[in-house]
Amino acid sequence: MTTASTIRSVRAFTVRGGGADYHDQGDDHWIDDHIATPMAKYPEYRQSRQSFGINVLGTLVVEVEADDGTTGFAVTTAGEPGAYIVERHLARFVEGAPVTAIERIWDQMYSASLFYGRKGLVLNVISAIDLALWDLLGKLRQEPVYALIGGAVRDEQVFYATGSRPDLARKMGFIGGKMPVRHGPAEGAEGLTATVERFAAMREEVGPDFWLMADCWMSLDLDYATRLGLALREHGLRWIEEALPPDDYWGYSELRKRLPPDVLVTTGEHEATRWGFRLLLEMGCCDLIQPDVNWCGGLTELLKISALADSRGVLVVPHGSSVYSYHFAITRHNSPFSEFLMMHPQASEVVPMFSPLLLDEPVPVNGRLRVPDTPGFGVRLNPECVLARPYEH
Ligand SMILES: C[C@H](O)[C@H](O)CC(=O)C(=O)O
Ligand SMILES: [Mg+2]
Repeated sequence: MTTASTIRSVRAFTVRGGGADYHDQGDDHWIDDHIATPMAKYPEYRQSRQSFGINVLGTLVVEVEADDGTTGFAVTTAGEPGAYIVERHLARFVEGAPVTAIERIWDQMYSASLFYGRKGLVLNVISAIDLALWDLLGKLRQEPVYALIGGAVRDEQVFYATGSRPDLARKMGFIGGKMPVRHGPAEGAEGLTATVERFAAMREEVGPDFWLMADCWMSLDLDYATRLGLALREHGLRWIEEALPPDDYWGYSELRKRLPPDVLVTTGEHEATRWGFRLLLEMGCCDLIQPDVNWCGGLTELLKISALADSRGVLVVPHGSSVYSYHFAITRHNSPFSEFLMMHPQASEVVPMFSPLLLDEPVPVNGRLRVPDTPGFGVRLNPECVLARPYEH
C-alpha cells in the first residue's frame, strides 16, 4: 500500500555535459553560436553564451528512496549549489514523509526557502525534488505519471522544433520551427536587418503555412522588440518569444498592446510559481505561457499554473523539459502541442532532449509522440554518465 510507504532518503548528485542543463554542450553546437542575450551589450560576451556562464550550473540529479527500496529520480539545471540546497536544507522535509505527501512537502520546501528562494535556482531544486517524488509514486503504484494526474486527453502529442534548422524540422514532420534570434539592440540596425533577412530566407524554404517563431532569450528592449515583431510579421511570424527580461511585466504588457493580434507574444520559461504566472496573466503580458516544469516548481506547481491559465483561456506550452513536460501536456486540454529542443549540434537529427543522461527517453517521430505507459516518467539514468555526490547529510 503506497499510503503506508515513507521516504527513507533523498540524495543529490551532479553531472556535466548535456542532460538537464542542455546548454552545457561541446563546441560547434548551434545552441551556443552567436545568440542574442542580455549580455550581448558587452562585445566580449557576444559570440558564445557559455562565455558568460550559461552552462555554469550543470545538471542536478535528485534521487528519492522509499522504505521498500524503490527509487524515483528527476533532473534539473542546478548542479553543485542545487545539491547543497537538497542535502543541507530541503532533505529534512522529504525524509520520513509518506510517499503520498507531495503537496505538503512542496509547501514546506517553498515556505522554508522563501527567505532566499522564490524563483531561479531554488525553484529549480524544488522542481527536481517534486518530479522525483512523482516518479517514485508512479513506480510504487506501477502507473505512468500522466495517469496519476488525470490521464491523457489525446492519443499523442504534436511538437514544434527549436533549433537553427526549421527547414529540416518541417521535413521531419514538426508543426513549426523556432529559431534563436542572433542579434539584439547592441548590434543596431544591421543586426535587425540580418535577423529579418534570415527569417525571410527561412520562410522561403518552409513555405507559407509552416509555423515560424523567433526566440529572443530575454535579450531585447521594448522598442527593438516592437520593430522586430512588426518586421518579422511580414514573413509570417507566429510568435515572438521571451523578447524582454522576465521581470519586465510592464514591458511585456506594452509589447502585447503594440503588436497586432496575429503575432503572439509568449514568455514564461524563466518564470516560476503560480504567483509569477498570475502576474503574467493578470497584467496581460502574453498570449501563451511557457513554464519549464524543471524550473517553475515542478509538476505540483505546474498543475496550479495550468489551472490559472485555463481559467483565462490561455494555452500552456511548456518549455523543453523532455518527459517531465510530456506527461503533463498530454493530460491538459490547454496544452495541445509541445516544444522539442533539437539537441543535435547541427539540429539535423532528432536526438533525446536530455541526451546522454536519460535512457528510454522518448523522442517525437514525424513530429508526434505517444507518451509511454512505463511507470513514473519512464526513464532511467544512463550508468555511463558518472555522477558525483558533492554533499551528504
Ligand atoms: C534557443 C534559445 O536561445 C534557448 O537556448 C532555448 C529556449 O529558450 C527555448 O527552447 O525556448
Ligand atoms: Mg525560449
